[in-house]
Amino acid sequence: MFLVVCLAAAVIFLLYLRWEYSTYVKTIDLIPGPPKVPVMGNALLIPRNPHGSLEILQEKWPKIYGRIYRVWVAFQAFIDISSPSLMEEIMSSQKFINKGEVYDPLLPWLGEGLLTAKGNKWRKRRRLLTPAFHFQILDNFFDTFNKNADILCQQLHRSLSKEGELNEREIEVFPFLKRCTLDIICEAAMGIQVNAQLEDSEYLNAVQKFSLLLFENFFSVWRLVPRWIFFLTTKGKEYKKSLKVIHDFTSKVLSNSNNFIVEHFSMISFADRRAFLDLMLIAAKEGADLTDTDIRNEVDTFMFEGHDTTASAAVWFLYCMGTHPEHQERVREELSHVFGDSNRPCTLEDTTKLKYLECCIKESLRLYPSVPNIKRYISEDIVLNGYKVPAGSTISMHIYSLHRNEEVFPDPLVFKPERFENQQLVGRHPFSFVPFSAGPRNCIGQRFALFEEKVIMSTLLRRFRFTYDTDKHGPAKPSADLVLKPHHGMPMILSPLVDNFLGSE
Ligand code: HEM
Repeated sequence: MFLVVCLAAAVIFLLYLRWEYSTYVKTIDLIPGPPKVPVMGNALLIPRNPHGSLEILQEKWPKIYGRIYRVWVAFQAFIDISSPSLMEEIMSSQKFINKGEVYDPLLPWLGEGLLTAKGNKWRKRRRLLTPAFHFQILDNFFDTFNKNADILCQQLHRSLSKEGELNEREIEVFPFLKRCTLDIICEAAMGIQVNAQLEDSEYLNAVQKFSLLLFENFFSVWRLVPRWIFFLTTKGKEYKKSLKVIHDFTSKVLSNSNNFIVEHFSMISFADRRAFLDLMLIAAKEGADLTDTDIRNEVDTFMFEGHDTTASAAVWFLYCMGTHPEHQERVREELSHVFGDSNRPCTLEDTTKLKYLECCIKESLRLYPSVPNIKRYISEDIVLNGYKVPAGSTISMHIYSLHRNEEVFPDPLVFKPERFENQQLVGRHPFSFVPFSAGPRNCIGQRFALFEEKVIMSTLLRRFRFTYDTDKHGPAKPSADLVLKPHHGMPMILSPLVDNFLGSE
């Protein structure tokens, strides 16, 4: 027995040496990067918490090793990049559109929806869904944006009122924003009201827990251990429980939508608004190659991508406003110019006039991009900055680090919305600001998200002043699991500016 164990150990060791001295590993190790240890590579240097890992991967290491460096997470090689020209090379490529096995941990949740789909499956699905996000169609979603922004104001107002009196008060705003953006995506994209703002939503807590577990697993030893062993642990059980809550919620959304589409199918004309789920269900009925599982995967994908990212953008925008009262007042002046002192809904036409608000939204997305990192699988050898990147490796694009690159944005840590005024854009590399990614695999919901942010923020800032107490809480720390979140929440002091919170006039 002892001999068998020794023999097995010797074989494993020889295989390991063969791998370690392979051309693949040697080629990657020509790229600068932190010193590695056998088997775990650099994984042990990366903190398990999503704030610490962001600091090391996107702040510290780019400073030490440059805008292209390599990281080994066990046997997996990542080439981390954060300069505009390197981003352009990968993002605009038609060849490197797949995300590879690093996105596999998302599969039990999102299946092969648009975010994770590969090759031709992705191309076909993207073609099918693109019309749902057409500029003219987005106009129809403004009612939903406004209605939910009003409910958000009413909910915040309720939290400020005590015994009939309205007072300024510190509130943890992030959960309010998440509930609002979840209601918006479910209603606008799926045609379903889930009333997350009015009733407690287990789904949101489950998404939060699940995202964190995915992140923790990514850099941990669990990558090397069979999944069934992980499922025996407490964390593994939490993983399964959260996933069930998420999928049960999707099932509820889907069963409501199916009833809707069965009842109303004959009434939907081509001139009508097409929520994205309508498009899929109709395409399925008309014989497109779409199974029930495909539809479920897209619902999961859009529910996640459509609420967590926009809530993150909203919370960081409010943080920037709350720490820069002078910019907040300038936005309010612009709002007063467009709306007077009315609480009326914000229209598509209004959004085109809210130029300073847009600059502030973009500047907050620069400093706090909702999706701080994305990845692409390298299917054939390429050369980046003179380094050969062999097929089989993964490019890790650090959007957060790119946006804080002082060669592109002088005083990168300072909130300066003027950076996005037209005259300042001249000469700036088009891939230096990419919160929605860019190229063929960019964010399909980009315009939807920007309109949504403008409506929510123009409604909130007309009714409340937001202040973040830095002396009390210190600067908010960003933390990156799947999206960029405030590490310790976002407590903000809200001061009511109007008496009428009952809705738009
Ligand atoms: C501020 C809000 C948002 C930001 C910053 C954002 C950012 C991004 C980024 C960076 C990607 C590329 C991901 C990757 O390559 O791995 C992406 C993809 C995607 N986003 Fe967004 N997103 C936002 C809002 C939305 C909304 C509202 C929706 C849905 C209505 C949405 C749906 C999607 C989908 C389906 C993909 C996958 C697209 C594909 O692979 O073809 N996103 N988003």
